[in-house]
Formats: sequence, structure tokens, C-alpha cells
Amino acid sequence: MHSNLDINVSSEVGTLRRLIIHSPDEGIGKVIPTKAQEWLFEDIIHLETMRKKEYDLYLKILLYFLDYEKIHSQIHQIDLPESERHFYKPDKKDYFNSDKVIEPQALLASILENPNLRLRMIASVCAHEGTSYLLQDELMELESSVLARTMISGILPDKRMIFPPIPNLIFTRDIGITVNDHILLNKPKKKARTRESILMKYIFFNHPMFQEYTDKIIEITDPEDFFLLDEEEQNKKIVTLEGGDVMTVAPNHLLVGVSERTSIHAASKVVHEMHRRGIVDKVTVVKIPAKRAYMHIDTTFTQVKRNLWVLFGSFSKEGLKKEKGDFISSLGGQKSENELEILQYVKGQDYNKPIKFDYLEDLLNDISLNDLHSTTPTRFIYSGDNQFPFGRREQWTDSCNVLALKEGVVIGYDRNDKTAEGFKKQGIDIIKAEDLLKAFKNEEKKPADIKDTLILLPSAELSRARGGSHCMSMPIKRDPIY
Ligand SMILES: NC(=[NH2+])NCCC[C@H](N)C(=O)O
Repeated sequence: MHSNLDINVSSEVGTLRRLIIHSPDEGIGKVIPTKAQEWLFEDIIHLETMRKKEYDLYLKILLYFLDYEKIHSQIHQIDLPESERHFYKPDKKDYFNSDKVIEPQALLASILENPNLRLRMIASVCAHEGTSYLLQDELMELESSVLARTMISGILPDKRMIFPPIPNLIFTRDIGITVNDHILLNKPKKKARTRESILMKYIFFNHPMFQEYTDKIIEITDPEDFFLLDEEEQNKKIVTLEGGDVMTVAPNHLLVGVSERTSIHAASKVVHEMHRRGIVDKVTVVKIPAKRAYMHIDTTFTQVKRNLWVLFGSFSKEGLKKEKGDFISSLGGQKSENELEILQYVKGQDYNKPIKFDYLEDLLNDISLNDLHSTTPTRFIYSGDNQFPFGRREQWTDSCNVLALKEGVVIGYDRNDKTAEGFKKQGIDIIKAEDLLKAFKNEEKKPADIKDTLILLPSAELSRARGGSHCMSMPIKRDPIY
């Protein structure tokens, strides 16, 4: 693997070259109804369907676009029953092992070869999970690839479950965000996601792949005296940040959501840190309601092209006006729960006088025109094509959460039919992942030929995990878009 990997992401839509993903592991198949909510899954997933009928297609598409030969040379074998999906499993000899589509389990296995790191990691994870002291000795004996698998799935080769699963690791977006040539690590709000973050820290700080970036990996922490504060004060000052709330939209501009998961104090730290290190000049904080349905900003909008965005209609200008109806707002009363607060902090300017945007579209339009130098009017696709009640239904199943493989080519979920109609109206073709893969396999199409397309991924199981393709990706390299 590369030791001096080129890490750089300066937009949401530049051609994707490298990313970190995690394929659904056995832990997902161990979630039980009484724990599902706490582990942030809304339902019980059928693991085989999620893997074979859904996620494997996602992975094959990523490989086709990012690492063509790796997949094309093997495409006729990998799904044969006798291959037993070994192509997809990091601990098997036939694993695809790409340095473009990167799996943390493989990185973990390699750093666990180092006895010192192995000791530290086992101690950290066992302390966090509150296991017996002696279990550590047992883990020390495991072979590295098996230990890596166990640390993620929580399951030993003899099938004993020793840790809870971390089923949300498939949403690699949330563990960290690449901001130009830096990586901003998360500090998760939810306990169910803490082990993910511990494992990833060891990887980012120790794997040779990130060796030259150690001083560019940013951790954010609670205030120094945090542990001295009482519970009420702690709730006010807590620092939590999850990657779904952070978007590098342009080389000079970072968005940070304040949401159910990312706190105001975290956003404030990010503004300071970005300016202090000179990573970006503009940081815009987008405050959305703290609700499960939109836990991160990327569940409410993502980008398709420099001048095209998909967003949740209830947060739009029209949506908010409609909600207000003819109510006389000067009477006061409650502000609409969907009203966003959008505040932009520019390096060197007074933090007490941020630039305010009234509506989300105003901000997105400003990014398209001024940061990305788009020369055509900015366009918007709305969740559910703004047809009642599909806007809300489809936002819930991640209609607004698409991943751009290159400008205009995005992956989204196949169940969001009305949103797909909205894409068509904006001149975007629709193709099913399965059909596209068939065309790649038969060489009727090549990834380079694909333009302005929404690729529809089967999503019956995946969508129950409450995240889309944007969440299931942590880009570490994209081409600059200008
Ligand atoms: N970037 C995102 N929107 N991630 C979605 C994460 C979903 C996951 N089940 C959670 O609740 O944490």
C-alpha cells in the first residue's frame, strides 16, 4: 500500500479517486429488536440480502469507477457460488484489496501486526467495552486479520459475542471528513458509535498510508475543564461532531451542520481550527432541527453538479412559506421548527457579525456561483419532487443523500421514485445499478462514458440502517473541479 498517499478533497463533486468504505459485517446480523434503537438501526436487517443484493452492487460500481482492472479482470468469477464472496472479504486471500476503495478492516489487520499497537488497541477497546481483564490475553493470541474482524464485528471465530456490534461503521462518512489535505476526525454523539471512532483513530495515526499526514489529522475535544462541570453545564458545552455534518463544498469553503449529532461548541471549535490552520477561509454553520429524521445535514441536502443540488423541500424557501401560510408573523409566536439558521464566518472578520443567509437555497446558490464559479443558474431537485407526502417519505429513506462519483454522476437509492422523477426533469438519466454493471461487464459501456446519471442502488435493507450512499463513503481524494 502507498506510504505517501495523496489526500485531498476540495469539493463534493470532483471526480472521486479514493475513498474509505466498510462492507456490512457479521455484527449487523446480530442486532436484536430491543437494542436496535440504541444501536441506531430502525429495524432488523437481513444481512445476506443487504450484502449480496445491495451493498455488493455498490462496491462493484465504486470499483468500476475507481479501480477498473481490479474488478473487471475478475468480474466473471467473484459472484460464483464456489467463490463464497471471498472477493468481498478482507480476511480472505482473494479479497479485492484496492488502494482506491479502501476497507478499514484491512488497514486494521495490518497495524495489528505491530505488537505495541496490538497491545494498546486491545487495552483501549476492552476498557471501553468493560470486558474482563483476562479477555485481553485471549485476544492477544489471535491472528491479526481475525483480530481485526473481531474488533469490528464483536464476534470471535468460535462465534462467542464479546463486544456489541458497531453496525454503523458502514457509514464511514461519519468517522471523519477530508478538508483539502487535512482530515477532521469525529467525536461521536452516540455511544453506539464510540468504538468506531477509537479504531479509526489508531488507523489514521498509525497506518503507513497516513504517515505523512499525522500533523494534518485534526481531533477535537471537550473543553479542558469539562469533567469538572455538572451535568447541566456539560450538556450545554459538550463537543460532539459527526462527519455527516461536515461538507467540503469548495477549496475555500467548509459547511458544518449543528444537528442532533453535532453540537454548537463543536462547530465553534471547527471554525477556530480551520482558520487557525489556514485550511479554509469560509466556514458556514447550518443549524437544522435536532431530530432523528435528519440527524446530519447530509440527510437534507447533497450536491449533484456544481450548479445542481438535491434537497429536502421542507427546508426550502417555498416549503417554509407554505408552512407559514397567511399567519401574521409580526404577532410572534413560535418560529417554524424547520427554519434554519445559516451563519457564515470568514477568516479575519468579526465572529460576532457573521454573514447570514435566510434560506438554504441562497447559501447553495452562493456556493455554486461564487465558490465554484458556475456560469449557469443554480438548479434544485427536491425530495419526492416536492409532491405531498413524498417529500418527507423519501427524505426518510435518504433521497437527499447521494454520492457523486464525478460531477453529474451520483448514486442514490432505488426506492425514492418521486425524487428520481425530479432528477429526470433536470436532465439526469436514471439507470439501475444492476443494468449498469451488466453493461460494464459486457463492455457495452465504460465508466468514462457515463455522464449526468443517477445510479439507483437496491435499498430495501440498506435504507433501514438510516443512511444513504453519501453516508456510506469517506472520500479521501477527489480531483479538483477547477
Ligand atoms: N452521514 C449520515 N447521514 N449518516 C447516517 C448514519 C445513520 C446511523 N444509523 C446513525 O444513526 O448514526
